[in-house]
Amino acid sequence: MSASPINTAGSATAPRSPIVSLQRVSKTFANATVALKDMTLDINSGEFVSLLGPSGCGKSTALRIIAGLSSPTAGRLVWPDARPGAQPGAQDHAISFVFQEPTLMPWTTVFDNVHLPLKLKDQSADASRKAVMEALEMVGLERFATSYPRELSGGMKMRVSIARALVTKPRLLLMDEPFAALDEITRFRLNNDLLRLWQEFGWTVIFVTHSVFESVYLSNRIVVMAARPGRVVADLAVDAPYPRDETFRTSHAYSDHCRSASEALQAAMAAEGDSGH
Ligand SMILES: Nc1ncnc2c1ncn2[C@@H]1O[C@H](COP(=O)(O)OP(=O)(O)OP(=O)(O)O)[C@@H](O)[C@H]1O
Repeated sequence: MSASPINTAGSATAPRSPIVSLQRVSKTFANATVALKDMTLDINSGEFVSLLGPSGCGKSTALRIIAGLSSPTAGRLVWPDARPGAQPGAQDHAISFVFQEPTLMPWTTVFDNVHLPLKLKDQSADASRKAVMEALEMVGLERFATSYPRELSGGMKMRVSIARALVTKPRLLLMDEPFAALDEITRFRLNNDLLRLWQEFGWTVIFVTHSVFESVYLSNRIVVMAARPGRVVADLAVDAPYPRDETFRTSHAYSDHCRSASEALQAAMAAEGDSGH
């Protein structure tokens, strides 16, 4: 499927310039698996981009490379706004990562879990109290600061994980299938909360998902990837305006976008292995 121009009308903040550019990024693991081959992609400031693709197409690998958790074996990442001489990586670019599992510390409170990234920067609980409580308020959990993870539902644990990502006030939020393990009602609620926060705070979000429906609901841009080797095969605009709500979920525009994204995904699966290694 051919790429269509990206129309970001209706996004929380109009994209200005790339926050990060992947330039012919490849990743070959030691066992010779080509997880990514020549991935070229600009992520623009303020966008909500979904990486959509079948299992094994390199979505998590791409996210980990952007996060600085893994290095490309070829190609490069360019951060146009980085301070001259700054080390590329999470610190400089104010990146936060949300994983599929909430990965909370079970032995301590919600407050302490959210405080962790600030504690790692040597900020005491007292000095961080305002920031932690603000992050908990963002996700509607301010009344649960003294609760323990075992007292929370799966959706609430994921909210804590999101609060922990937000407490450092990131510019770029990387989310690797954050809602995949949740039931559909909880997932829809968290989808709405995430969109509300994105509109309010204007971060850039890169969101990995297997779900056509979730990618269309959330994103103003869907990057479709194929596997063996992992690569970008389509770049689709979802030009429906925000705020999006249940009316959008049941609209013709939504089903039209879902059909286009499904077709692109089918084409991606059919193309697997076409371009070899
Ligand atoms: N550390 C590693 N060593 C070797 N191969 C790896 C490693 N990590 C990932 N791979 C392989 O690289 C390819 C891409 O993996 P990746 O996890 O990025 O895909 P994905 O699209 O995120 O998949 P999923 O949707 O199943 O999470 C897969 O074939 C995977 O098995």
